Amino acid sequence: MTGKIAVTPRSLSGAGHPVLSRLMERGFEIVYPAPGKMPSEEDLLRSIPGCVGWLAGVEPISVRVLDAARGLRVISRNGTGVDNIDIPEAQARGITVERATGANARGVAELAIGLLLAASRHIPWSHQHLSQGEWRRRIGCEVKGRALAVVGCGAIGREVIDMALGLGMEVVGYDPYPDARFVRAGFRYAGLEEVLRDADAVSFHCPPGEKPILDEAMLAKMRKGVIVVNTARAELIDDGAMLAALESGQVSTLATDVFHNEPPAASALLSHERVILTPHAGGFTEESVDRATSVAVDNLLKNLVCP
Ligand SMILES: NC(=O)C1=CN([C@@H]2O[C@H](COP(=O)(O)OP(=O)(O)OC[C@H]3O[C@@H](n4cnc5c(N)ncnc54)[C@H](O)[C@@H]3O)[C@@H](O)[C@H]2O)C=CC1
Ligand SMILES: O=C(O)C(=O)COP(=O)(O)O
Repeated sequence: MTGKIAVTPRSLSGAGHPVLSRLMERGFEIVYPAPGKMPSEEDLLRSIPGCVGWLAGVEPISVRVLDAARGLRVISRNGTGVDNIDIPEAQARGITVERATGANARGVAELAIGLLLAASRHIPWSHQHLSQGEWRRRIGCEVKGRALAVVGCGAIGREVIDMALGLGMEVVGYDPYPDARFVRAGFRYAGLEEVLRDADAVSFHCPPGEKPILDEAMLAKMRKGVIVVNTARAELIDDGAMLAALESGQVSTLATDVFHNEPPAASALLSHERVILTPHAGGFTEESVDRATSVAVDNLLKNLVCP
């Protein structure tokens, strides 16, 4: 089979990627619905009909788009989160959804640890003041010996656990499907409340559910001054409750890579001096993009080309 394949991830729709040539060698034509940016629903409604494959990013994929996607056989994410896709609705239309499991795990985990250290040593705050000629110091804390809660112990969570153990942290993880084969000295699984209640820092690595995990009630149960790192999804945290917790000092720093809308609108939370921001860059390393794109192309070909 040949035909058109849409490519929409922000990391690929600007300059493409050498691995996409494998699709062209098989006779597929590549189309970019929204070069260099996240496509809107209108961009998708205009470009997806007529495509047999879709190498997709984190853009919302609405039922309207699925309805219009006549002839589409497979949506292949070049990452791991599929919360932007209504999988049962896709499957009901005969569309297979694939994900690049674990392909960007190292990139995201390194950013999460970077954010944890940036928060514990106030690196962005120090840089901001010093670059404006102000010599100010805010006392930090060492992570060695501190308790890290890892919520979601899949591909990314496990990389974070290993790095945090290497830093001498005590790591406790929560996962609704704990893996008995994942055994590490200094790591144990526990229930969600216990994990969060006893943490000096928490790092999220799970898909979002129906409700935020960090809401007012949960934040109130946590240690005062906890550091929160979110490289997973914005929906895991109640923004209003988080702002109040930052104001009261219940949370010392929120470091987040993810937003409800990307790019996000200005808000009191995002401009708070104890909030550290990165632009959904967890998986945006040369290595993670290479691996994730390669797996996503494999997953397209697996579904579109007979062996
Ligand atoms: N910032 C970024 O650039 C990136 C962010 N992500 C986010 O990170 C998340 C994790 O990615 P991976 O580790 O690759 O996925 P994964 O599928 O390997 O692991 C996810 C883990 O979360 C667990 N889980 C499911 N519901 C949970 C809950 N309510 N509480 C705690 N754990 C729960 C699962 O059992 C699984 O072990 C993705 O869902 C995505 O939202 C993923 C890649 C890049
Ligand atoms: O893999 C994921 O779930 C991600 O969040 C990666 O996002 P990106 O493809 O780097 O925009």
